Amino acid sequence: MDLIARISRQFHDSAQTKLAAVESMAAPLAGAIEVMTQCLLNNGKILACGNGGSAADAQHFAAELVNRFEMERPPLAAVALTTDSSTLTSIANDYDYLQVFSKQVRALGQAGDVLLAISTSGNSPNVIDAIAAAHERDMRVVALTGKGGGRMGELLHPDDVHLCVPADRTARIQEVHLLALHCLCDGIDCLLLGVEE
Ligand SMILES: O=C(CO)[C@@H](O)[C@H](O)[C@H](O)[C@H](O)COP(=O)(O)O
Ligand SMILES: [Zn+2]
Repeated sequence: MDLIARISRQFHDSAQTKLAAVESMAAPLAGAIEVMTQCLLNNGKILACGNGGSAADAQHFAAELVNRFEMERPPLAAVALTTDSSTLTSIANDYDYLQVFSKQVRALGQAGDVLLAISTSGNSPNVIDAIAAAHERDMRVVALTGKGGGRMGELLHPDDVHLCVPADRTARIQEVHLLALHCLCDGIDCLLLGVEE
């Protein structure tokens, strides 16, 4: 096994997947930045959810809004729905894992808030259930997906934003998701601080 060749292939695949995604993702990313910034300026908040690596992404994004990204600015309202083990385990234990995010959306979400729903397949049932709960609460959804968008792509409303990575391999999709999340952080900071370039 030539590990160096294998690693080199992964780096090249990752870079190519990112470059290939610019064309289809730049415009919806700009739309998502507008939606999220407007939500925050109207005193709304962003709730983020996902499973596995996407749970880590939800937390990563919320931390960058609440604390900071690259520029100095006031803290912004974002909550990852993946972090409270008591809430997660009690919902999964008493009801169903399906509801671990949707119950939190119903508890915390208000009209004008945004749900950031992350799933590489677009098919995670608990993320889909969270989208339904967000729509009930008159929240807009920003969906980060891949593999064609799955069920999530079909369930979005016209004023939601679909950020679908044009790739089929979970790891590569996650790598583009992280880049997309950093684009969201950067864009929100630029709009809030009036940065021109
Ligand atoms: O990070 C990885 C794979 O790279 C895994 O933990 C992965 O996130 C989990 O299998 C998730 O449950 C996959 O869910 P999803 O992306 O299809 O919604
Ligand atoms: Zn992973």
